[in-house]
Amino acid sequence: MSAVQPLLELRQVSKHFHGGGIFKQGRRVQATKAVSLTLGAKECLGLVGESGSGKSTLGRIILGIEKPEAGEVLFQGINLYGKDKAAIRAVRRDLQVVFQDCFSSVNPRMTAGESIAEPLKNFEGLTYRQTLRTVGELLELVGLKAEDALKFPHQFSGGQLQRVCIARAISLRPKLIVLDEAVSSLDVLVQAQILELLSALREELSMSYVFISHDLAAVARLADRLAVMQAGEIVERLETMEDIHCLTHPVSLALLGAVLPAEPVSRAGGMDAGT
Ligand SMILES: Nc1ncnc2c1ncn2[C@@H]1O[C@H](COP(=O)(O)OP(=O)(O)OP(=O)(O)O)[C@@H](O)[C@H]1O
Repeated sequence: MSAVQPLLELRQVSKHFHGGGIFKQGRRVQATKAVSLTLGAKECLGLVGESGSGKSTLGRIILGIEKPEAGEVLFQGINLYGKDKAAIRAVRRDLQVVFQDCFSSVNPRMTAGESIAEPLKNFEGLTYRQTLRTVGELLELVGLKAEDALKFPHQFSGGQLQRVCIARAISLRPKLIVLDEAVSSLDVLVQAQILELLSALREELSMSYVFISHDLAAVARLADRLAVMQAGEIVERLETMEDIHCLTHPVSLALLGAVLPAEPVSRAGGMDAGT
């Protein structure tokens, strides 16, 4: 019997940039260097590392929007940078993203309902009435009210607007969401609530996450597995977050040092929609 195909597989993915600015002219930055990883269905991989270690570049590569110069990215067995454009378009809807800055992720002139309806319009071809009902259901799923569809971004708090962005990301019932520092700009309490929401949604919708963060404590609340990056490379991995105290690489220890020794990271946390 053949082995189960992973949802996502990166094979030896490399990407470099040429630095800009008058002092950096021509400087080559290796943003990711021969990165290989796999992610199964319903798994959450935490991707941590210092600033500039290549996390977001890897996230964009996974999303199919930053072509690597070497290596392959297979999503549901389809090479996201291959020649089969029809197959790539077919799997694209299963691949979504939530960014850190929810205010710049949405059009300030569009209501929450219009923002959430965009992917539905592009991929689903629903009637106006069906779209309205689906948007209301999605808002309720993320802990908001159906009537919030009529509000504009400036009428939400940061936590509420991040819920709107999550509603948009799950609107097509994707198989994988890249969460790029998705809770980093929120205060600690709201962060815990959004992490709890993401955890519940993952269960309910059977999704996988790549959770990019510099905050190991946040990652430990959501992730099943961990990859630690430094200078474009994965320098340490954990197959289970239970082993978080077994990390040995200096970068991992520095990130762990920001969490400990106060107390071990707990997965507990309340879920409250009033953010
Ligand atoms: N478009 C670009 N042009 C030039 N250099 C880039 C570009 N994007 C990223 N880099 C460089 O690649 C390296 C990795 O950047 P990346 O944003 O992936 O790191 P990161 O770990 O996500 O950092 P942060 O946590 O600060 O967002 C950095 O040195 C960055 O300056």
